[in-house]
Amino acid sequence: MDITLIGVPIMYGSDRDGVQYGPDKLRGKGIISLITQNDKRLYDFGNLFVPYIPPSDKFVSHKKIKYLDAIVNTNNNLAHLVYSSLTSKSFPFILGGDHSIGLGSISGASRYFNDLAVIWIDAHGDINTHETSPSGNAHGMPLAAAMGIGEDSMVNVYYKGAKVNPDNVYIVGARDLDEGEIELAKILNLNLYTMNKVKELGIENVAEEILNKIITSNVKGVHLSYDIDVLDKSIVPGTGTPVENGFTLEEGKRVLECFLNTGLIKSMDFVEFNPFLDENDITLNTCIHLIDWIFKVIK
Ligand SMILES: NC(=[NH2+])NCCC[C@H](N)C(=O)O
Ligand SMILES: [Mn+2]
Ligand SMILES: [Mn+2]
Repeated sequence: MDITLIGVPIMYGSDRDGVQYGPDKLRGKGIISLITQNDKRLYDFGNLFVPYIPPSDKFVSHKKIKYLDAIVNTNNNLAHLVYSSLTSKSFPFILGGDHSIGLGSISGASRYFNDLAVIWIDAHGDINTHETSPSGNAHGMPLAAAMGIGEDSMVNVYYKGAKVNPDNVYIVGARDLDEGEIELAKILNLNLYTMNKVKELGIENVAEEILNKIITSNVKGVHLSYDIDVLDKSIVPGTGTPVENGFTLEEGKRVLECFLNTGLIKSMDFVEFNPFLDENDITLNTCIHLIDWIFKVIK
């Protein structure tokens, strides 16, 4: 199996310094050899260029979305790398950076597959728009934009219009949703598996239900977006918006395995590790453990 590694050193979507150093911190801890040890051929595309915008200019491009232009441009570039990688039959593994990059990944994957499903594993829904966001942080908006909802330039990243049909979106592990997100999930009748629901049904059953729905739809490829804050705060203190009552490390691994061992996942994000917020390398070690696991179980 061929893997394309794409680092996206961006913090504009979270507005918290440090998350842009995630890719280099993980590279420094040896993820390249972890990936290749697991019998994969790796094409390391390095880190994507992210332009410097001074904090004083964060609201220059939009008054309710911080650093909008830089986020849109970076996602546009990311989308093309993801698309190019898929075209050459190589699995894009996208390392954040904050979760605003989920938009670029989905955009690239959806151009390749047309009918794409998205599994969004996260403590959050990331389905805010500039109108519902309590923070103005774009990492709370990428999934809405990918469904065609929100600010124009975000919705039209890479190519015009929606990238994924809401029926093909699956949110897993959410336990911190904003009011507007809850409302949108209802309106769209989204496949929302909150953490409560996952704990009630069991990870395996949730995965089976999702996979069945995907297999019986006309979806051609699945993008998996893994925000490390789905894990419990105690094992990922180094993330910008940690939430309690998350997955244990074992649960975080199981959910990855259930999806990655099916062969249906064709691209993946791994986001929101912020080395500046880490405590005694707890989060770094969690990430390293998970990345090793990802390339052991992926098919
Ligand atoms: N990818 C993330 N960590 N997103 C956190 C979003 C937090 C909050 N819902 C917001 O929109 O500001
Ligand atoms: Mn997220
Ligand atoms: Mn999150």
